[in-house]
Amino acid sequence: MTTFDQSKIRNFCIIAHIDHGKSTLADRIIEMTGLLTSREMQAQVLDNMDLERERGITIKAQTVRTVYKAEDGEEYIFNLIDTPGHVDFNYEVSRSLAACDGAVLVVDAAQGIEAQTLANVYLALDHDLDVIPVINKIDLPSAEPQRVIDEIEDVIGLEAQDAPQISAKTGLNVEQVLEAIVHKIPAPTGDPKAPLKALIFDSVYDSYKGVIIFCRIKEGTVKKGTIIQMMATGAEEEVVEVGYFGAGQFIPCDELSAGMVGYITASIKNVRDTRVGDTITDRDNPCDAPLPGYKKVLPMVYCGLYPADGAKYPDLRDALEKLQLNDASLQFEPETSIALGFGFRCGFLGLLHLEIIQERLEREYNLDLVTTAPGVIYKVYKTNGEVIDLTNPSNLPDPSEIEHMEEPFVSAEIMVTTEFIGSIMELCQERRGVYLGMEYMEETRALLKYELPLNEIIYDFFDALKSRSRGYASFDYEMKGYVQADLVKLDILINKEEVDALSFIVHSSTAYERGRKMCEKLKDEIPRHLFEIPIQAAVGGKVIARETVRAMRKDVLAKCYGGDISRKKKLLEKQKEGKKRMRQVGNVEIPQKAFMSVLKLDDK
Ligand SMILES: Nc1nc2c(ncn2[C@@H]2O[C@H](COP(=O)(O)OP(=O)(O)OP(=O)(O)O)[C@@H](O)[C@H]2O)c(=O)[nH]1
Repeated sequence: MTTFDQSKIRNFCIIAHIDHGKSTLADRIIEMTGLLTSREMQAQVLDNMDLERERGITIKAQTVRTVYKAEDGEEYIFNLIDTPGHVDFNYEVSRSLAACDGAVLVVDAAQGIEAQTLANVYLALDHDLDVIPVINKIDLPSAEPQRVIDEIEDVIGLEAQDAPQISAKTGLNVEQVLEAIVHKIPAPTGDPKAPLKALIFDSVYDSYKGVIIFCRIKEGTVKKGTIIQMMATGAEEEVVEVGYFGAGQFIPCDELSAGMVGYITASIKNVRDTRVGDTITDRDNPCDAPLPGYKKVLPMVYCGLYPADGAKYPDLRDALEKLQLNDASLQFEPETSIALGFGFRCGFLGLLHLEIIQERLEREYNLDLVTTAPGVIYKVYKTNGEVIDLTNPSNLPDPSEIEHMEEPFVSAEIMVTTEFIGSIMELCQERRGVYLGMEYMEETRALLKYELPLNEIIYDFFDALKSRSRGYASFDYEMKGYVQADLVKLDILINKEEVDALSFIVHSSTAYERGRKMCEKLKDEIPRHLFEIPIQAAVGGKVIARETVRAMRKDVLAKCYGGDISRKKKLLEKQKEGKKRMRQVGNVEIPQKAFMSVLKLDDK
């Protein structure tokens, strides 16, 4: 029932710069195609679907199968594979692309090519995908489809004169995209009788089914009862169910064979066993070599996460463990801070990943968190030959033990309209960027190439870029490697006491500037106390900046003339609430948000 003619399968993804209409086009494609082939309509699949519905499984799958009845009268199976849209998840993007045979490139007719358009196209071409350009948003009055078509040809070198000109929003000309998918994206190949070789491009944890693996079968066939083996992690398990995902439902089928995209469940308990990029094979009839490109993704950014209320520490640990079930790239280990108490040092793929996790902890698990400044991983070469991966500034060895240090660098491409080139170059300069070159895309736009320290872009680079180009710049980067740098630890002392959670690593050339700004920020954040509070920034014990919070008597009852006791009580209650959001360091109370103030130091 379920083996399909390979020539009728199309595995593809949609790539685009953010906001160019990727999701809207995907929705339109799903709307305009059907869920089942006419053959399947008569099968029992529908019963299974109802079962799924009853169990209420609602996982947003990364791939959707639909059926398109083409103009040639044939039915084609479309597997639309979702690709994450952010550099933090670049590796996942590359694995999703490796599962496709072609890509639909959406370009906004009013905006033209942007930094991520290029980055995505190059990734797709690296994977030998056929790329179909599509011009979207032609309904907009500012649309200039012909200009964008010429730009695609000039800049990317893709034939685009007959690119569909569509409005994903209204549905105009979207059927041309469907026909282009049929005619321009090649059908998959692979031998269904060969030993199993399947690429994992995503996996999610479901409390009922266990881990659900999304994969592309490159060779062979997998079905219920097959003992599968993950070639990199070594995990083995018997397949419980195979199927595909359509219209919000998991639809089981008999088998998945070469060329198909679908899911496998096998009572696996943890996504760490089913790493994206790994190859699945049949334990009893294994393939000779895994698919190329597997890589264990490692966190790039670390920060401390602390419960605002110390008693919630076990809850935070439970929540992190639950999130980790579904997110193999999230790492955490317990740490203690003198200022913040018990918490965790957590590793993330990037700042967006950090924000997502932080938001989920706060919303889904109802936790109030204090986050310390995120930092990158430095390599510390010690005089005794040891090399440390430093994820927490507090663990920096004594300077006398350090031979030298290295910091991670990225190569970045920034697309900007010519009028803002000056201010963007200035920004990159301030962030210790190394200028590599510039290409003019057309008269009005240029692509700037820089190498930048990761540490300088993880905080607020993107915001700074947007504000200095009035929103006209776009940006993309990839990791390049480690470079030796003159780095120092900047300590913050409040009322002469070092606050460990505020320490961070900076380049020595920016230490003074950063220290000064930190002190200024903290001065605004820390309320007046009954005594004067010096705020100092120091490097290696030497104070390099100072501010003072002047003394004041804070009498919350001062406003209450007369004796309204209930009002007085209310004010005292309020003060108590406020105190909860404070951290006691020595005899100074520091508001929690002060710990985040290190993040927003760009004041232009
Ligand atoms: N006028 C017009 N607006 C569109 C069209 N297609 C998408 N949009 C709008 O553009 C915005 C971005 O569309 P999305 O589909 O969310 O873009 P995306 O590329 O998926 O963006 P991310 O999910 O953020 O990566 C939305 O407000 C859409 O309604 C179109 O054809 N015409």
